[in-house]
Amino acid sequence: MKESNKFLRLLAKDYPTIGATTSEIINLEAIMNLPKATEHFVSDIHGEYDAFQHVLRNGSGNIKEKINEIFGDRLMQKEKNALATLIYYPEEKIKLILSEYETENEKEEWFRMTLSRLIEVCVFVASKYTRSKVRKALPDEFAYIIEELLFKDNKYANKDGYYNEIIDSIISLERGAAFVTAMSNLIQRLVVDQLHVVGDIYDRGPHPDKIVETLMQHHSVDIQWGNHDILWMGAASGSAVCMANVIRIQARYHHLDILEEGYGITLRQLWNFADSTYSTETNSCFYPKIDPSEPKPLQEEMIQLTKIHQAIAIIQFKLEGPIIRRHPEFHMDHRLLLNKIDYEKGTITLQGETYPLTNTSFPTIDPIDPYQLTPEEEAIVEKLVLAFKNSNQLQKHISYLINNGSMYLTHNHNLLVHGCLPMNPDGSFMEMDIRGKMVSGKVLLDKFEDAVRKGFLYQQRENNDKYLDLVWYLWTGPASSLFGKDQMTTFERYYIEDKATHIEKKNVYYEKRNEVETCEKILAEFDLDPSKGHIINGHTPVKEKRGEDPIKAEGRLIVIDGGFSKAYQGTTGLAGYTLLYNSFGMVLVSHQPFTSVKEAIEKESDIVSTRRVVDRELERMKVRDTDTGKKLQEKVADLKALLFAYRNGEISEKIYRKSSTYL
Ligand SMILES: O=P(O)(O)OC[C@H]1O[C@](O)(COP(=O)(O)O)[C@@H](O)[C@@H]1O
Ligand SMILES: [Mn+2]
Repeated sequence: MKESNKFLRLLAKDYPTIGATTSEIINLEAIMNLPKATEHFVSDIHGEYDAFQHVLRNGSGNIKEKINEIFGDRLMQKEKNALATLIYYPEEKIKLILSEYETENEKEEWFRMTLSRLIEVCVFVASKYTRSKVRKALPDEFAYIIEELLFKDNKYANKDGYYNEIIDSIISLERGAAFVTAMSNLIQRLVVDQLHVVGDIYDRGPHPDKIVETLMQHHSVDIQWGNHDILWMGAASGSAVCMANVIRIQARYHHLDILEEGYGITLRQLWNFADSTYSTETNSCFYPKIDPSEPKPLQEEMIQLTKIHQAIAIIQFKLEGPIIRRHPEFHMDHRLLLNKIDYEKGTITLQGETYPLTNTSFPTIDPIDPYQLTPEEEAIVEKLVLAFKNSNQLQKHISYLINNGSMYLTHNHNLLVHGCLPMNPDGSFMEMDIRGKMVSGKVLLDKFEDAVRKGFLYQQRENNDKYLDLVWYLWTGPASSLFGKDQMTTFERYYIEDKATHIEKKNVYYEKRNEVETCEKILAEFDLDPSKGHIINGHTPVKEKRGEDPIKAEGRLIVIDGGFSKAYQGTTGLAGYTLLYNSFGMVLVSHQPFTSVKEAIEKESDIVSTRRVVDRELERMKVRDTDTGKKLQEKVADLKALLFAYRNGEISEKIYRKSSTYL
């Protein structure tokens, strides 16, 4: 049998008749003619769960925009704000509103009015999708009712009465609040079809674990790993050096509770060791960074935090040594610093220059062999590595990142990558030796991804280091697409006052990405159409305050790291960018700092500030023009081939007639 016939016969199982085949073709053609669904891009969330939730709930201002479009002058701005807040935070807002009414009548009236407004919004946002897609999104309890309400037609004269009756019975059965909540969640769900997280969910902020939980509940997410995510992925895979970095950053930002409470990893031994090993004098460089809006820790707690921070930083520096030494191809010898310290004088010599150290207490370092862990440090590291590997919750979250994430993503003509494509000054892609082979560009990123996946998958194997070393490299190495700087000057930032030593020089990519030519070259490297595609980056906070533009190379590249991270809002002057890509084009949204959920609900304040059009489509984009459209077109071509085979008798239809004999 011919190969193509074999394939068509298989397809014929699903479409056994000419009728079934043609109706599927018509169905697919109809889907391809729908407007392209909305994509939502966010990045560098850095544990800021509340701000992230808000942006997610309001669809980066998309819900407000729909409300404005639908109600125009029919509602006052105040009413529109109230409706928007209700959709973002239905449960909390309903309680607040109902507490203001005194009689049951007033409450019922509010439910009736609100439900009719919600239905209007829902009908509008659902109109972009097929019925079957909307049906799949419906909450079980109210699926039938919502479907009736959404797809009401005016065929029957008494339909209005019928709908009012549905609404009345929902209210009289005291399911009003549940129904308003379900409708609000459905609107949130329909307003954004696909969420892209362009990296750095973890570190600095208080609740990365809750962000991952939220993403896990989301209907459709992809993640492009960031350097901070990679650190946690390495730690969960059993990399001691990644783990030491993770703990150090949690100590630095006073969020060790994420490990101890969120992930059930006990740090008791490390606390005890730090307490008995390090003194409290001249330790200011290890003071934790405390978010000023959080309560300040007590003096005693500050001392403990400072000591554990120092203890784990030293362990990290020690663990880096052997990896750098066993990988000359990493070209990271300049990061071997512990052997450049004069432990008697308390100085360090870097590139011929000698600097005093701000802290000269190194009780665990043997100057002859400074990278050697003490037996106590070694025992602690070993136990902690096991604790990370055995934390169910952490393994669950990291598996999710592995399964739903990648080093980069090409989607609907765009390339999404957290950091950069490492380049040489002449514009060629930087090469790196991966197990004896020089690779660059897309192939390099594919190799990196392979190492991350294998490192996680083979965490029980003995010699997993060959993968895990590369995972650590992704955090801090010069040719890492997630980092893209010549060095990470962590040691210098703690120990040397002279700021010149803190400089981390960015890869030339970060200049070249301003040029159209570079962006087109990169898009072509990833088999994308350079005339249509965009590159979306996170990672480098855009200092809009200082006049930096997040839209580069005439709109070919957009950087969306505006600083969800509170620690960086001082530099960016903003609280983050998000990007929306709908059938009309791309819109960049900048957000003002988010204060609190309470304020958002009570004052109905939104953090969206400005929306800038990056690209406007000349013609409204349809599903046909997307990656899904491409697949659907292929399927239509196959179905047409099947139809042809039915018609010319190559394959016969399977028509099941009902038996005419009575038993
Ligand atoms: O702000 P901190 O905690 O001092 O961290 C600074 C370090 O973070 C990095 O910027 C990496 O983190 P980002 O990916 O968020 O930029 C390093 O380059 C730098 O050394
Ligand atoms: Mn980053």
